[in-house]
Amino acid sequence: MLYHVRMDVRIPHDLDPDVRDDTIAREKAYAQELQRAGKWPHLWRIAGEYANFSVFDVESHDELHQILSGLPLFPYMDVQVTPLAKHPSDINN
Ligand SMILES: O=C(O)CC1=CCC(=O)O1
Repeated sequence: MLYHVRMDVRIPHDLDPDVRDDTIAREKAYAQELQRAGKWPHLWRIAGEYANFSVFDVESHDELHQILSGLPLFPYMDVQVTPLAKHPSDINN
């Protein structure tokens, strides 16, 4: 199952810089592990924003929720999820 996810990162300005840097480093490691596992096939920066568009390829809503809620930056994100269905005009489907 494919999901389009928009993540807007809103780290509080008064967060300890060491905590911020450690959280961002852990986020990167977590994201790259999921990319290598094929669960996170697209990760794009939205130009000009501290936000990304991602596509996740997972088995269920529950798996997606488990992955998203495990993001180290999850407490500092607004997350919008859009489930994707096949388009009848897509020649790849
Ligand atoms: O910077 C972001 O958009 C948040 C994020 C998601 C995966 C990652 O490494 O950073």
